Amino acid sequence: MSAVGIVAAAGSGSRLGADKPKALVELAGRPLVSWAVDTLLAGGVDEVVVAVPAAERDAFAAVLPGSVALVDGGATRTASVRAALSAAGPHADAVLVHDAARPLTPPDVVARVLAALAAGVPAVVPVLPVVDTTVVVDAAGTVTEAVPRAVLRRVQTPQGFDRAVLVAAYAALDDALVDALVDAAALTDDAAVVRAAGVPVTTVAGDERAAKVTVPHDLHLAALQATR
Ligand SMILES: Nc1ccn([C@@H]2O[C@H](COP(=O)(O)OP(=O)(O)OP(=O)(O)O)[C@@H](O)[C@H]2O)c(=O)n1
Ligand SMILES: C[C@](O)(CO)[C@H](O)COP(=O)(O)O
Repeated sequence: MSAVGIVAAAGSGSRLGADKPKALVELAGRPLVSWAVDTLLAGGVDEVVVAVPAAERDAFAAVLPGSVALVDGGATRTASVRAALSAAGPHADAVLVHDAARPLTPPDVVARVLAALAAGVPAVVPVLPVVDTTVVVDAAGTVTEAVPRAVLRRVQTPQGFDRAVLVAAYAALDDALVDALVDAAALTDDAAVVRAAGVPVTTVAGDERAAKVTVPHDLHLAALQATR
């Protein structure tokens, strides 16, 4: 089975607040995007396409190997992945979509996602259990109910898909958005895109080390892990 990796790296990182796009922020001497690309390749992906902020293409090209293809990302993560998917070669059997913002994802997670796809599932995501009590609040912040956490999972990346399934789901998404059938804001990941097309999404074990770098504290924690 051949697999192409897509790295979503076109975000600004407003919550991190760095002086450059988040994917170019360094962790132990290397930009986050470089860690993400290396993880995909080490886990068994054959080639990688990275969605980057259009204005920063040269800066990304300077830190990534020439074998990595770059495309201009969009205004949302979904738009960035859609752009990269269009640029990904049509020969691959599978597509893995990964966040540049998850630099320390162990290659084992990539391998687990690939193994599930090789076994025949159309879509698979790495997940972790929810360990805190989890509640719903109203507009005033008052707790209205507690959610049974045993059935909840935190979803990570890379998320894996049969290539034809993901391409068809993104095409259907375009149609649904034109017809206003889908709330684009609810599509926080690629699994949501295929689920909107009626595709079942299975799960494999994620890893705490695959945590997303979102706020400055996350980067401090990642720096401690990276140098251990
Ligand atoms: N238009 C966008 C927005 C996000 N992403 C990517 O999606 C991943 C997850 O998004 P997030 O962590 O929210 O990154 P940002 O959007 O950059 O962060 P923020 O919301 O704080 O600005 C990141 O690797 C980010 O680069 C992307 O490719 N294109
Ligand atoms: C794709 C993702 O990382 C899965 O957990 C997450 O949905 C990204 O959310 P963000 O708000 O774009 O950081």
